[in-house]
Amino acid sequence: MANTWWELQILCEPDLEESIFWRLESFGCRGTASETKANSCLVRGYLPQFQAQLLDLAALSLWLRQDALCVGLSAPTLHWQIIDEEDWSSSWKQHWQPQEIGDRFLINPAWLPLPQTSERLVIKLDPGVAFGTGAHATTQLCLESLEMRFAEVPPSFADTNTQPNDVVIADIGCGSGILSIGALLLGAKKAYAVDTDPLAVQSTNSNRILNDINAEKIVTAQGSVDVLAKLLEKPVDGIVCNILADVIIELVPQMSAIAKSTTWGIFSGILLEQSKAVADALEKNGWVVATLWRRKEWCCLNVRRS
Ligand SMILES: C[S@@+](CC[C@H](N)C(=O)[O-])C[C@H]1O[C@@H](n2cnc3c(N)ncnc32)[C@H](O)[C@@H]1O
Repeated sequence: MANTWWELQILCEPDLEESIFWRLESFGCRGTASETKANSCLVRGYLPQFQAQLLDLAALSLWLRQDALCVGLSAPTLHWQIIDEEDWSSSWKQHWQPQEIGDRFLINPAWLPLPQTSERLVIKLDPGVAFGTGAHATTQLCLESLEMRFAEVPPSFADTNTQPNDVVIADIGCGSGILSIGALLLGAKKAYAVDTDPLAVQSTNSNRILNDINAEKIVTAQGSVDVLAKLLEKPVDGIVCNILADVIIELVPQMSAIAKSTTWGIFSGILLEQSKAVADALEKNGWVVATLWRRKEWCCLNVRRS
């Protein structure tokens, strides 16, 4: 674990928030948060100090400027400072607030009290350095798609012997484990969650415990679909995968191999302009793209096997 961190503060026009999140994520930021400041938005990103030199930060500043100018918005300002581990966790935690997602979910930071009255399914989270606080559009699109998928369960399972509470899912690129936990709260029986980042696997395990979910209900492993395939006794009923388009395209054949004729899939982390390439790869491997959900420049494909 890093001892010192860069804290990046970007003051921007609100319409730039999503693209800045995306830039920060590709730059290697491990935690992001945003708050409204008068008519502007202040986005903070954190990354281990050893991961970036001053020159890298200068390049990031240039990219942010170019991104803004490309869409006709004024260039954001980027400030950075070095903070230590303790300050990193406390400053980031200060800015992350409970958030309702879709019609059913409430994401509650682990260090805040639970709401007294809420009809929502509460996901308690402390993502640590893993991705998946629910603040990002790509995660929200997945949670909303899961909601719809589970709301639809009776008709879509009418042609199979699978009951809603028999659903087993694969969560590829699990990050904080937010999607596995969400699926279980919606009624899934079990999730297999994998991530190439060991810190993400650790985070999924601790969030599983935080949400009082038994270890046999969320099986975690470090790695990707190849590792997950070895853990499975039979094909899964659903796949959620919120990684970037290029990675999804590469993984489609392996994901298809863990599917059966009734399996559904939720693929996110895809920029709008990349959706055709991902849809083509899916269709080539026997998937039918049923819907494309869009939020700002991101989209999420809801697909089924037949
Ligand atoms: C955008 S985050 C998604 C986290 C969480 N599932 C969510 O929806 O918020 C993508 C995650 O995929 C992981 N990842 C990247 N490439 C991967 C691969 N080839 N196989 C499995 N995980 C991968 C990253 O480490 C990261 O934790």
